[in-house]
Amino acid sequence: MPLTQHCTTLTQFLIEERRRFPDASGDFNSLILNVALACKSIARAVAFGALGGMLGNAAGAEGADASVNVQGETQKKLDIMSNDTFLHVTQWGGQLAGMASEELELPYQIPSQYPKGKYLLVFDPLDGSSNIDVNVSVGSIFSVLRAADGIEDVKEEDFLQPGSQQVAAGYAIYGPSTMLVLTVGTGVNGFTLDPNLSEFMLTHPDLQIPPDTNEFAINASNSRFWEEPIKRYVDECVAGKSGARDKDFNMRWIASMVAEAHRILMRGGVFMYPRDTKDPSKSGRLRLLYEANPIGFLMEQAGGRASTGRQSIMEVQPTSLHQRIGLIFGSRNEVDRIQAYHNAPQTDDMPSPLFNERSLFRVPA
Ligand SMILES: O=P(O)(O)OC[C@H]1O[C@](O)(COP(=O)(O)O)[C@@H](O)[C@@H]1O
Ligand SMILES: [Mg+2]
Ligand SMILES: [Mg+2]
Repeated sequence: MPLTQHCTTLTQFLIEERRRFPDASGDFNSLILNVALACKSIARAVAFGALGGMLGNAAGAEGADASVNVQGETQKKLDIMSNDTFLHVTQWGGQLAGMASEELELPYQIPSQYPKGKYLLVFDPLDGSSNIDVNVSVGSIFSVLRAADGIEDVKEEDFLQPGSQQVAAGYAIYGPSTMLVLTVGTGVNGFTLDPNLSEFMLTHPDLQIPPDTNEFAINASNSRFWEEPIKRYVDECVAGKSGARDKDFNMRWIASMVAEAHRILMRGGVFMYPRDTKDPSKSGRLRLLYEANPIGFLMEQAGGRASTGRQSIMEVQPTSLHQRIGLIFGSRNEVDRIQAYHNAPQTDDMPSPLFNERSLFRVPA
């Protein structure tokens, strides 16, 4: 797109937003531009695919086949490279008091040669990374929090703020095109990377999620572990026109949450990775601070909703850095319905057509 036509770059967008706050220092804008630079760099590495020599698992310590992170998950080479990119591109600028990442067990301290700032950056450097080797869209998710005044070394407690206190949140998606989707608390705006200029251009201003949908996304292989309200909701979607909902639904599952969130921001839908009984030691699959909260903030700012099933994600008081949580988000009326099912009185004999003899997910005798 020639720049003779009217177009807004991410830099221009941030500067115009900042004019609303005449006393602002500019630190926030510098931070977001550094995050955007990190995302551009990761986008290039992802785009080179096998040619870049970055596919596959990261080598483990001596004797181990693959490197494993604090969550016990195998790290891809690109997980580690993306994490290092976020750290190195953002740590020097004097805007941050510290960082936390999916790939780091402990909070990251800003090296002593750099000035410290008033924000905390929390991120999932590469979401959906199990999909990298099969060339499916992946992305980076980030959340910006305020640091308490005068922090020296950051501690876990500094990051344990409810999602409602986020200053900004967003993600970059590395798909057929690279996009950065951002909220600073005044709606949601989408920017597409112009590969010629290497600039993010505002292409999707003021994104709004339709309140109703006929698309749902869930990993149905976990259906035997679901709680009753989720079984009921999915049963009703699968029953379609012949059931209580009186309309047909379509199901999607990319297994890359950032890609599902993007689809929902573009055209509506509902995503569920609910708490289930698969592993009683885990209270969900996805992580609160760097997956659920930033996506929740984006959803709510676009007129959608994000819930644990029982309460709004943004209200949850975090208890640990890598805390997992049940996550349901998307079109407002569907999320409200799922939350109402959770909060309705439960009975043991609730019908569950999903597990009936003639059901789609029939359990063999
Ligand atoms: O393996 P499953 O059950 O399909 O889970 C997929 C989910 O795991 C994730 O890949 C977790 O994120 P990471 O890749 O950052 O660990 C989500 O993006 C996705 O929704
Ligand atoms: Mg993730
Ligand atoms: Mg990740």
